[in-house]
Amino acid sequence: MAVELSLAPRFSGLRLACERAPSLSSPLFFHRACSQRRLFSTRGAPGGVVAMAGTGKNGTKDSISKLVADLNGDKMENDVDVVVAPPFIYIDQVKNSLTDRIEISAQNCWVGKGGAFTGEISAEQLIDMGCKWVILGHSERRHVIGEADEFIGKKAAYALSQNLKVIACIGEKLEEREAGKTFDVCFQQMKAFADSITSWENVVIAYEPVWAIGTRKVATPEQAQEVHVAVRDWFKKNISEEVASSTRIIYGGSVNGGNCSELAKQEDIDGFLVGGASLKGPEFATIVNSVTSKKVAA
Ligand SMILES: O=C(CO)COP(=O)(O)O
Repeated sequence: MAVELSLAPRFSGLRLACERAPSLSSPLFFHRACSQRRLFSTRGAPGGVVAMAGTGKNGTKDSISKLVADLNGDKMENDVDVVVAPPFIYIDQVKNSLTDRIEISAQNCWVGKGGAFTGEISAEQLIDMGCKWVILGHSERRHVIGEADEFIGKKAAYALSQNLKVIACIGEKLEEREAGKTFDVCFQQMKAFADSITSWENVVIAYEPVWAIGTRKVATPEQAQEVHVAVRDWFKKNISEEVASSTRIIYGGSVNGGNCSELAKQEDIDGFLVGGASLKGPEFATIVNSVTSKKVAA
């Protein structure tokens, strides 16, 4: 399952592909040793992270079995963290069949301790099911479901308090980019996370311009790098130099096997959150390994 979690519900499947399926989204981070800064930095765990989310309405037990079988057979370089994010209802199936080399994420969770919140899934329950990660603030949660910045920040803080690692999503809509508000929007979303989060050690930032998600309109490497640098500068000014250099910032939005290498060459792109391409069999592994290849070549 590589999960492409497409974050949202779109498909159900895990892994890569779906037309961005629903949900597995993938972050892929790599730590690229290609630059000295990365080589010597302590950025995150070893390597990049690729996460996929997939799921929702498109997935079935059968399609997920196939994705998991593919993922189990894929050859992925060891220095890349790979995470798949199936829909809640398939987490147990994935956990019981997926190789331990790939970790499991949920696509969302409740904002606080479990209780009488019908239909919600708590961080404690995710831990109980073997999840190590949760994706929070995906654009579909923000703009389709209507979750507010502050609410998402509180979710992140609570998930971290329960020892879940958080893939914290930010990103501007097309009209916001066209109005020259990209940085304002991203910084406001960052501030909302910072207002609740006290330790960034287990946080990965996923920059996903809304206009690039599931549209096949990928941001250019320069557009993505520009925002990643700005977010790192924001960390320097508002949190610390150490958090700025150690936090992995991954890119999401129409990443595929053909564009991942150029994106990965950018200094501040530490991995990817992959939707549709994570459901296309070997393409997900190609995305993971293209990063590593680049690193080795460098
Ligand atoms: O956010 C994403 C998945 O949830 C990205 O999806 P795509 O890679 O299909 O654009």
